[in-house]
Amino acid sequence: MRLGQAHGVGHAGGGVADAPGAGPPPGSNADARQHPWPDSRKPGSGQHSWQGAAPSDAVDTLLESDMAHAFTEGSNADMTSTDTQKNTVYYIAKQCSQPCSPEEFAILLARHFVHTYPKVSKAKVWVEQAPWKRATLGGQLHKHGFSMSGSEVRTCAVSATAEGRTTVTAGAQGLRLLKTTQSGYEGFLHDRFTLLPDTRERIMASCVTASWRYTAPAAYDAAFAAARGALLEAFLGPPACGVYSPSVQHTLFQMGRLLLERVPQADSVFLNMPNLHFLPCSPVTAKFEDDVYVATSEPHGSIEATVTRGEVQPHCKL
Ligand SMILES: O=c1[nH]c(=O)c2[nH]c(=O)[nH]c2[nH]1
Repeated sequence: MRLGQAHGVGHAGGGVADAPGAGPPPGSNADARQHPWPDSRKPGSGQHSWQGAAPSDAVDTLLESDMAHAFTEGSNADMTSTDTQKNTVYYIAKQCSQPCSPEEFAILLARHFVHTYPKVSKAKVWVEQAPWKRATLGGQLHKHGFSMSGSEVRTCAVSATAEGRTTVTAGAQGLRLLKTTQSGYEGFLHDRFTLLPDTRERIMASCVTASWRYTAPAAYDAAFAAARGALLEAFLGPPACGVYSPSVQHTLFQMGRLLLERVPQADSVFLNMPNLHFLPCSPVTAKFEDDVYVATSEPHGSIEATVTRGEVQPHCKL
């Protein structure tokens, strides 16, 4: 049952040394997707660099609980209110003496809810980290100044159950990628509804939404960097020569495959890739020579798929 959703902002750092629920969950070895919390991976152990970290995150929480009576009887007994949920986000943030990844923050928060409230059987937490970067002035990193450009958001979704099962997915939204050549689309079915000509030369552009599931705890910041790097590398190809893409579909598969190769703790990668169009443009007195394109907001297709390791079940949104 979906009880409610609270929004909170800002874990200005992260890393909780002694937050309630920070200890290892009971029975945490029973399933490969559970996340035991070995002592060496406790946040606050000083292994995270604060450089480049984000000064504000958006947090959503959702509790599944034994609260049917609230809906059917109008009784709010034992209900963890959304106000409490919101304040708990701030409380956990306040505990953070050291920076930590969004995933670690979300794990602490989700486990806090299921450990604290007996009626709550599952807690889900989503974190969106805006692309704040520490400002550089005169080649020097600013001590406490940040700037933000672009719209790419780092995301994570964590669910924790009262039985001690934790699921972690991470991802990115609004990852804008474009290459000016080495892309084509040909050999597809043509019938009377088809206007698109075959081409071996076009711009390929997308605004990628990606999410991948972890099967084991990871160094989440490093894993995120590796995952993001893999997505870029497979989309763009080597810097000097690129790689030819016969379709968004094929590129998507290469991106998912490389991510699984580079992030051994991930077993399932969901990718949504709108095929953003740039149309060839012939100026009045000159012919088109793969040079001038017009960015359009025309309707476009969106390709999506989940690439998994072996026969594992693809993940879906938590
Ligand atoms: O790479 C592409 N995949 C498609 O499915 C598609 N459909 C379309 O009109 N253009 C493209 N391009």
